[in-house]
Amino acid sequence: MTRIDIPRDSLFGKDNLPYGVFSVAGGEPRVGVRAGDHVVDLAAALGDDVFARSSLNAFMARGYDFWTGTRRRIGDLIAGDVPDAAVHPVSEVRLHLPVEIADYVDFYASEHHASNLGRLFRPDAEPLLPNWKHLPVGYHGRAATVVVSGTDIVRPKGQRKAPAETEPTFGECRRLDIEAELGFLVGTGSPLGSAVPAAEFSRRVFGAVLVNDWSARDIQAWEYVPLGPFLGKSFATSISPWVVPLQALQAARVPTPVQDPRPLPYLREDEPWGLDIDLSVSWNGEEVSRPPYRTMYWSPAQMLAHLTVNGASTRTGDLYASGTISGPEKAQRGAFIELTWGGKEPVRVGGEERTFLEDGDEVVISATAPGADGGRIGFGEVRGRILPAVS
Ligand SMILES: O=C(O)/C=C/C(=O)CC(=O)CC(=O)O
Ligand SMILES: [Ca+2]
Ligand SMILES: [Mg+2]
Repeated sequence: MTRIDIPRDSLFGKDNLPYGVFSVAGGEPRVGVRAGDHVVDLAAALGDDVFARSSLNAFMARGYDFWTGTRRRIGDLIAGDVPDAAVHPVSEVRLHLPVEIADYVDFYASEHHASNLGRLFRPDAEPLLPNWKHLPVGYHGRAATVVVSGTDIVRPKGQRKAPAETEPTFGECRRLDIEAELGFLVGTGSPLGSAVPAAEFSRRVFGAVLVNDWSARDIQAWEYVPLGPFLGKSFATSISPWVVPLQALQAARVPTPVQDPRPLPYLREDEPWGLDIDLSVSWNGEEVSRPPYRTMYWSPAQMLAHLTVNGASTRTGDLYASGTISGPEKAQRGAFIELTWGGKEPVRVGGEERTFLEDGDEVVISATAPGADGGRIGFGEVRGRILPAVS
């Protein structure tokens, strides 16, 4: 038997306990929970086959009461001795995509990001479009290209046309960017023809991950009017391997910014789900931005209510992301197109000037939030390196 020793200042203490899918050398992927610097094999420790799977989906589909019970059992388990065979140092496991992603939606919930992109993409128009404060704007993305942290990102190719060019050309993306976001995973779905009230968010959504919504700005700028992002976004979206349970985020709840005009009734919340989460974005090992999630205008409960208000169904494994997280300060911007103002104001990273991503560049997004014990909890990280385009 093993007693798991969790350091007092660990970001993975008993008030966090994120879930993931891991494997050890020669073993099959299975569901684990992170406690300190260890991963506990839940099928081995709790004796339930729902955890002997290569994704969290079956566990998520069991629903809120089962998630709550499991979290309690894990708390009891790690307070005592755990069978040796169920405990692995996190440094010795491989982490996999935690969830089989069903649908993927990307919102646009940061007022600062939406205003900045409006100025950059539509310099002659009002930065915020008239609908923006009435509904959480979003688009449907590509679930099949959601990948786990550590997966290399191949530079996409496509059609691009800079404003000064008269004809489009085909070739590799020249304005490859990141978007630092938070993603929410639907645990229990909802049937076609029904709407999910904002108040049901905490019973339906299983947990949250970090998201990097890689974006090819030149492809996007040329293709996206009038139907929205398409190939400029669909080549890859990276997520962190640890899913932080929504129950671990209770201590991070804060009000959203004041919403004026008052949203329509289906978007109103009695206790808003703003979240006090601090993100950090590193480019080739240097921190270049600290996006504050608490500045997001729309809450994830409002996003879910909006996503289903027309009767669209949801499924276990649906991922919806917040949209790029940008605060009011320059050093809080969650995309490089904003940080470098369209490439006109390069940033210095590792002694070199950067505007957009170059081959070999690596981006790491991490985050922490207040935990229930007065300390902090961690999301881990989402990491990706750019490989050259395929010739
Ligand atoms: O304003 C635009 O034309 C484009 C916006 C984006 O590319 C942002 C997007 O994907 C949604 C988000 O991450 O906030
Ligand atoms: Ca995005
Ligand atoms: Mg993407």
